[in-house]
Amino acid sequence: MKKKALFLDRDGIINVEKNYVYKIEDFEFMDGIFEILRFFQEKGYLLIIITNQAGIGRGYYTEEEFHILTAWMLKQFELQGIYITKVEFSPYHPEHGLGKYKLDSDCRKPNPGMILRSAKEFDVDLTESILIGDKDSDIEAGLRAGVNKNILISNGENISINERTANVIENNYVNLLSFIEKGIYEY
Ligand SMILES: O=P(O)(O)OC[C@@H](O)[C@H]1O[C@H](OP(=O)(O)O)[C@@H](O)[C@@H](O)[C@@H]1O
Ligand SMILES: [Mg+2]
Ligand SMILES: [Zn+2]
Repeated sequence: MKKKALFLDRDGIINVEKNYVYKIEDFEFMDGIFEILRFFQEKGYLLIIITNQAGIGRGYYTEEEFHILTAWMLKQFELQGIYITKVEFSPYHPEHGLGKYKLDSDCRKPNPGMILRSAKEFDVDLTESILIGDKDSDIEAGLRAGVNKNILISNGENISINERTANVIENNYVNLLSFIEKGIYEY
């Protein structure tokens, strides 16, 4: 039986966005993110992180440094009883990438490659899945991949891409959790 997944952006959703975070000491979990992930995990959603990491391609940090931070992040989640099925990342940038990283990759959001690849690997039903992102490029990737519900955690700007677009939620996870608990998203 196909599974449902919660696709999660990293910078700005899992952790506070501070422009190309790659050091453990700079990684600050967003308020409420553990509760949100536990809620969806208990509802049977696979948790899959999809993150643009052009800081690698730009030469700001290495893939090794990204993997070291990712291993630490996953350990913190495990300590909270949260199991992340996969972390998909795209190190490329079409203009600013250096050497092999200068590439217009289908896996860099807003392209849907990371979503489609992980959905295939884990037999995910995208029509039963959800995406949470902090930029319209995240939402666009979800829409292009056919993710059913794409939620934008915004800092209050009203960004709408089209009628199926994200529900713009104030940049406050408690709101999202309360929306969910009130059944607005009837998950
Ligand atoms: O998990 P995310 O939000 O996909 O990661 C975003 C960061 O990699 C990085 O993204 C953008 O950089 P590029 O335009 O891709 O070079 C910027 O928004 C940076 O501020 C983010 O840290
Ligand atoms: Mg982000
Ligand atoms: Zn993003």
